[in-house]
Amino acid sequence: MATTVFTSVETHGENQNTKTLPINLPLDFSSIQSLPESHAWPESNNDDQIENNNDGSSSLALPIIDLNDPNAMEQIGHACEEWGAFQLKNHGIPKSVIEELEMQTKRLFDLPKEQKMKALRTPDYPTGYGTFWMTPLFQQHMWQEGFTIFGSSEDDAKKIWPHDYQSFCDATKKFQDESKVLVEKLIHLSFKYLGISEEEEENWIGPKNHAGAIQLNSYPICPKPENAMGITPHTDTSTFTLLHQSQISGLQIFEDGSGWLTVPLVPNTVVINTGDVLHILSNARFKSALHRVTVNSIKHRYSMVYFYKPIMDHVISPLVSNNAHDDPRFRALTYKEYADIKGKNFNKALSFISVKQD
Ligand SMILES: O=C(O)CCC(=O)C(=O)O
Ligand SMILES: [Fe+2]
Repeated sequence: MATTVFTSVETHGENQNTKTLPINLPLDFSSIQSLPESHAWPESNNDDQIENNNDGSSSLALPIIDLNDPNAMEQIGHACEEWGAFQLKNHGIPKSVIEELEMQTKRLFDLPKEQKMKALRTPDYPTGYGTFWMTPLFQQHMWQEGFTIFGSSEDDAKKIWPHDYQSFCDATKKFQDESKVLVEKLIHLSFKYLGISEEEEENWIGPKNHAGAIQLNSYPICPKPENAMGITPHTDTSTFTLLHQSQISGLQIFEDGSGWLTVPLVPNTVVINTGDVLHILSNARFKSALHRVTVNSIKHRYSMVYFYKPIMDHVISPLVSNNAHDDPRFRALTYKEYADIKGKNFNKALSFISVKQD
């Protein structure tokens, strides 16, 4: 279903007619000098921010967990319960793999718009270049452009670089392979923490049960960041999400009762967050982290994200009950059904599948 948003846009671009900006089409950010109306959000991004101390530290901070720590399992479990997120060091993904993907991500987004458009995502063709998947649910556009990969990136990369696509494909494949190994370790530790048997764990890992996707994001320098939105608040639909942010921070996680916490750039760590699937499997014991992205007027920001999620016909339902009186809080459904509910109802999706507690 191709939707077109008609907005009156103030632009200083020479060739850009953003009056009819299709919903899947990012702006040509290189030609924009002021924030177009189509990208101006009424609410300020400065609401409920957790302020840093004078030395830049914050009284609240996302846990930094060392995967080699003998207590890593408990720390991961606690972080998933309290935040639905943590930063992980000694994660095992070689630095060179992250650096190579970072280089290829910049190479991609720094191309002229016409070239990126050759791999434009459409409703019938869900991989390649385009806006954030939830853009159709909002009046305004986000200050973001993305590139989505399911499995191999070869078909899309060939459209952009007919003769020079291999290095991009190698970088996305290596990141995908390494991320998968790490996330499967995290599933093992978090299932053990939740008391889920190894037999059951077998149903949630491996190529027969799980699929991976990569999302590359670019947030160009913004002329009026306080009125723009990198990515609007959301939870991920995944089991676990792994993220590397490059150049400058911008990811924020919501802590109930406190507000939005900026996730700092900590060298040699990756950000891990739990998604809706693990929230459901854990019977709401693990949070699905509500997060958003702010933009800035100083540096172009990039992020590289890996989503680990069940295959479409996998049935998801709570695997644990937190105590003898705690009935399942969600009904059983296939991952495809849930993804469809999420696509239509966005942040209310979990409440659509909630089972009323007495
Ligand atoms: O860019 C980021 O830091 C977050 C991106 C994100 O939330 C997503 O791709 O789902
Ligand atoms: Fe996300």
